[in-house]
Amino acid sequence: MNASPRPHQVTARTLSELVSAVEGLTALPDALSPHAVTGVTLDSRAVRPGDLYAALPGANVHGATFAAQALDSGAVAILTDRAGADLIAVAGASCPVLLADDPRGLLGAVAAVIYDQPATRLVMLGITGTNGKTTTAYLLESALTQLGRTPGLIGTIETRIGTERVPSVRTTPEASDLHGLLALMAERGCDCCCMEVSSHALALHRVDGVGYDVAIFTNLSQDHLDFHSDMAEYFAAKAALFTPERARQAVVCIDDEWGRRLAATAAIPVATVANASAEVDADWTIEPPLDGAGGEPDDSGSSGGLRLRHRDGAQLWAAVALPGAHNVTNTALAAVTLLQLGYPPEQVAAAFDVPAHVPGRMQRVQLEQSADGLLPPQVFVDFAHTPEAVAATLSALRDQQRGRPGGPGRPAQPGPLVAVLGAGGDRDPGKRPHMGAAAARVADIVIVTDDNPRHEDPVAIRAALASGAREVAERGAVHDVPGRAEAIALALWLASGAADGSRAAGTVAVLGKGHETGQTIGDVTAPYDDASATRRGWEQLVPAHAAQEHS
Ligand SMILES: CC(=O)N[C@H]1[C@@H](OP(=O)(O)OP(=O)(O)OC[C@H]2O[C@@H](n3ccc(=O)[nH]c3=O)[C@H](O)[C@@H]2O)O[C@H](CO)[C@@H](O)[C@@H]1O[C@H](C)C(=O)N[C@@H](C)C(=O)N[C@H](CCC(=O)O)C(=O)O
Ligand SMILES: Nc1ncnc2c1ncn2[C@@H]1O[C@H](COP(=O)(O)OP(=O)(O)OP(=O)(O)O)[C@@H](O)[C@H]1O
Ligand SMILES: N[C@H](CCC[C@H](N)C(=O)O)C(=O)O
Repeated sequence: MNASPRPHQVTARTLSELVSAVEGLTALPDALSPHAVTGVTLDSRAVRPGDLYAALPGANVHGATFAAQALDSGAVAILTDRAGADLIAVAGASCPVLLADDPRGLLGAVAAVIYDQPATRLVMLGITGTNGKTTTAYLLESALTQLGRTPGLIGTIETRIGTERVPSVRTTPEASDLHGLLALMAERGCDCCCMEVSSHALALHRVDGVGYDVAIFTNLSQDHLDFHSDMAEYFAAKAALFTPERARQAVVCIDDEWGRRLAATAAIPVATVANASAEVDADWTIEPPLDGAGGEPDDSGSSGGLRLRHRDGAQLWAAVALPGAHNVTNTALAAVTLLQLGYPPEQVAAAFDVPAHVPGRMQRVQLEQSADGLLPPQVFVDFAHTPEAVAATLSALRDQQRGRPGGPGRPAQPGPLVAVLGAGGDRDPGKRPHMGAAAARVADIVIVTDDNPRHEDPVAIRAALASGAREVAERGAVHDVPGRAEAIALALWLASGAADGSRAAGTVAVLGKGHETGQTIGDVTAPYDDASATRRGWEQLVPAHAAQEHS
């Protein structure tokens, strides 16, 4: 397992100090020994000497089951609930025990004390929403760097602490790891942190003990209804970030109804942002792109520029390096966040001149033209794994295709737009037919395939995607292809063009896995990534095509 990095300079805290600092924490008799803690974790496998081990009740097992392992690894005390204390007593383990009715609910406060309130040493930016968290975090990180700051970053792909990059296990780390990471960032000279805050994190107390300088809301649409009972509960989890206990001010996109509800009810100051097309009254309006600038990606992938207008008439122009109208919105949210932090508009605009790179989001995979005249399609790997994201990404690519015909060296009609689409197992099953339908509404050809099946039957997942796609009246072909590499190979073939002009090359969107470097089947994750599978698929297609031509 990946142990989260920790700070090196930690002041030891006695158990009495912890008990007096955190309300709701008590100590079992004789627990207030002179022992002092220098770290904290909720995973017995990550315990370091001097740690407090938080033995939490879970959906699968009680963490107190692993008390002996934690003590063997050097834990000096255990934080748990009454059931955990009983398990420890029955097992005959002897150690100081700190008790709480809901230990997960106190873990953030405890970790903040142990690591000396690290969030107060950084300007904290927290981004939540169904889609766009990662992208907005990277955009902010890049812009803050241009503004001379030293940002850390925490999110789905990785944690960045100075030059160190640690692959992520989850979007938002558990509270015990989070405070350690923030302390390490401060220790290494970071002065701010751009982080994604998932709804799981808010519901599971992962960001407790962190106060955000700005909380940012991108949008809300269907996802995670395996964890949240319905959209209202999902929204309520996100809305918890926009309270005085957690954030000083907010930047909220009000393109959707959830954003409008959030802006209307948040008890902190809110700056609202909306696209002009949403026809709502926002503090900052994203104006439609001028001819040839903004919204529609060009061949290089750039979206051109962003025009923001404040209700008082002030304007801001900024470059948008990432393709698609959704990335214009993400850039606008990042820009308004910087304005809210007090940066002058000219500096904010200039901060976006250097393009940010977000791995696995509209990532172009370059393929070579074959000697025998097979033209490669344009291929984009993207992390779209919700209906809205599938629609946003494919629409951006369709817009790009529409902009392509007739240009120098371009065919009058582009080839087909082919979507390769899977959905993860052990995740919201209700979103699958909607993802299939979203793809079929835009793409000419939909190929449903496997994502991370985890513990589910991949045949059933694909069937759910395909059923949604087939319900779309105006649609093209829908193929069901087991095996992601096989599905990509078929897509490449269907979207390839012929150099003699008899067939134009099209576009392939490989959706759902983005930056991921493995595929999880059951409990096993095997190395896999879409970009490599695409290159391999093309390399194999070219000789196969040549053999066919010459046979
Ligand atoms: C629903 C959920 O998020 N559950 C998390 C929760 O699980 P749990 O409380 O049921 O834990 P459990 O498996 O019963 O184990 C109980 C305790 O024993 C401990 N343990 C367990 C085994 C062991 O050997 N030693 C040990 O100490 C565990 O650390 C845990 O504290 O606590 C565990 C310990 O940290 C997490 O691994 C687990 O995340 C699961 C695996 C997960 O996949 N979560 C995903 C869905 C998630 O959080 N996703 C969001 C992304 C959302 C987005 O896309 O926007 C995220 O922020 O990543
Ligand atoms: N503002 C947006 N509106 C709609 N779709 C978006 C937006 N931003 C990104 N997307 C789509 O969502 C996908 C995921 O984007 P991103 O990784 O930035 O979101 P995320 O919220 O971090 O997702 P996750 O939490 O699941 O990792 C992108 O690949 C793109 O298809
Ligand atoms: N953070 C998201 C990522 C989904 C990515 C997709 N490839 C999958 O495995 O479902 C989740 O855990 O639901």
